Amino acid sequence: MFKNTLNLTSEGNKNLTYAIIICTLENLTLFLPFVVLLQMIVTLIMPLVTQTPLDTNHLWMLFAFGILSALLFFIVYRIEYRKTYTAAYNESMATRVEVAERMRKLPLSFFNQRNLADLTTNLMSNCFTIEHVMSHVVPQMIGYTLSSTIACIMLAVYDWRMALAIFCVLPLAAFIVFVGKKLEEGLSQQHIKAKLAVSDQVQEYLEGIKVIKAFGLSEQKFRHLDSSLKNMMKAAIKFEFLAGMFVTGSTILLQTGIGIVILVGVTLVSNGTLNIFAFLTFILVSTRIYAPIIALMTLLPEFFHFLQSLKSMQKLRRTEPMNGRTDIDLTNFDISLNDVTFAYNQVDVIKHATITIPANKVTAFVGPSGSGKTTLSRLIGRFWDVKSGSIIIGNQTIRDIDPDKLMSYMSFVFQDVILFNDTIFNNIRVGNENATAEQVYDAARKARCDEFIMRLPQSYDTVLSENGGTLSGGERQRISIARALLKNAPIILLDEATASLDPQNEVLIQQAISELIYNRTVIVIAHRLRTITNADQIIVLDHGHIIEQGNFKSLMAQSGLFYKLYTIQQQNQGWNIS
Ligand SMILES: Nc1ncnc2c1ncn2[C@@H]1O[C@H](COP(=O)(O)OP(=O)(O)OP(=O)(O)O)[C@@H](O)[C@H]1O
Repeated sequence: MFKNTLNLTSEGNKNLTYAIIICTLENLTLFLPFVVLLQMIVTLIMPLVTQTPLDTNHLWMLFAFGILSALLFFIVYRIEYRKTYTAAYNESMATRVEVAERMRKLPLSFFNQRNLADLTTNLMSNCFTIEHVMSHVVPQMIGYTLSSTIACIMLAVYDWRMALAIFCVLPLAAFIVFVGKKLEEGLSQQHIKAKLAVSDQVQEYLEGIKVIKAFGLSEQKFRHLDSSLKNMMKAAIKFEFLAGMFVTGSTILLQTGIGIVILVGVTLVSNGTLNIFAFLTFILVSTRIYAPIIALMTLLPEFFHFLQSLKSMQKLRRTEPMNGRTDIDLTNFDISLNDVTFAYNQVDVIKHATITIPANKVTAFVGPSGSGKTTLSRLIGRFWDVKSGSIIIGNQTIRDIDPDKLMSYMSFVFQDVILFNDTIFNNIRVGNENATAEQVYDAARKARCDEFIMRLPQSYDTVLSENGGTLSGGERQRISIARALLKNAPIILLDEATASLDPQNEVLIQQAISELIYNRTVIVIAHRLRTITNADQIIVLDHGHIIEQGNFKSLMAQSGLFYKLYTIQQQNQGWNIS
């Protein structure tokens, strides 16, 4: 029933339905003590009116029934508690896993359009809202509605005039809440946006803390954060105030219902069409019957807010993941790009690129900063799909291959090496989760990591701080090469470090790379052109166009852009501050 509306799993839908039934039962059992109390009053008063002896047996039976109903309430309450919480936590866990899994399959273009704070909010905060609403709001809301409706029908059967007196204020109270909903929607959106802005600022502040300190921006950045926090506070207060106003208004209105019941009751008793016990019953019931309705009204704004969070989750769910076949096995690793054009946010950055990258050879991408080298290499890894043209490996267009499957044929050695808060051993094993310890040590030795790892306090068992903050740039890159060695993929994409490394580190990295690229299809994004003089093929890019290609000798002979870039780098080599 709720599967599509609330975007639930089948299990979540089943659990929620069960939780609602139990919640309704729990609310109905709450009426039992009133029935018992009323019966007791009647049993005690009747002998005085009719001058008959007190029926003590009946009184004891009612007493026992009272205890039984309290016990029943306790049991139902416990089941409801367990069911709703199990349903909520299981569901939010399933949602988190589903969202994370979906994000993994999304094209990187999606992450270009959405910032990290937005995604974190979806994964954590919105899932938390779902968890909370599923456990504290939805079952109770529906349970209250059902139990109140059942009570209303029973009362109407008993005496429709008195039932009408109890419920006549209800439509007006509901109207007030629904008018509030319209106004709250806008404020709820504002509140969500303000929360996102704060997450964004906090993230930026923490990630950029080094730069912020280095450039003395602490005060300025803190002011931004402070103002986002104030905005969030204002948005929250506005939303709560408005929601509170409407809920309080409708609650006050509902409470006037008791007055109407007394007024109508007194009139009916005095004209002899209602007996005094029925009148007493309605007064007692009316003190109880408004409680779930008021609780329902109080929960409604939270539910409306939840619907906004749900919308944001649905946006994420509607984004098409990257698909492809998993049964394609590549055996030939010649790569060809045929008239490839690619755009970030509608701006073409690769324009009609046609090249062949032969298997087991080294191909270098060179060109000025921003010419499209990184983008072109990542298109080969299907980080994004091309706008037009095609990329073919062997004889398969990569658009047909499942991204994970495609990735299993490739190793990327990026400049920005991501290290996890785990041991060095496990950080290297990221390359191949099934590698044996010996294979990990061997890859580390070949990648020239062994020597610096042995100097660490617990060698391979040393736990790296968040993102390996204590390791140098050269050491990080060598770990990344060790990962790639362990993965043993036939295609290697290598993004050469732009930052200058000290000569010793540079030699070590060159040695490690030589181990890695032997007998592979290699694409290297080269920044220091002297490192690729031996490449089998050099592709020169400029503003997204491929403008030259050949080997080092032929390109130098052309005296074009490559010649110019190489000469400038040679001239500027060895600069120092004296
Ligand atoms: N995620 C992105 N969203 C939008 N534009 C991007 C994105 N990444 C890169 N660009 C733009 O695409 C163009 C090509 O960038 P790319 O990083 O591929 O160049 P590059 O040659 O590798 O540069 P560099 O040598 O400085 O690393 C640039 O104009 C860049 O600003």
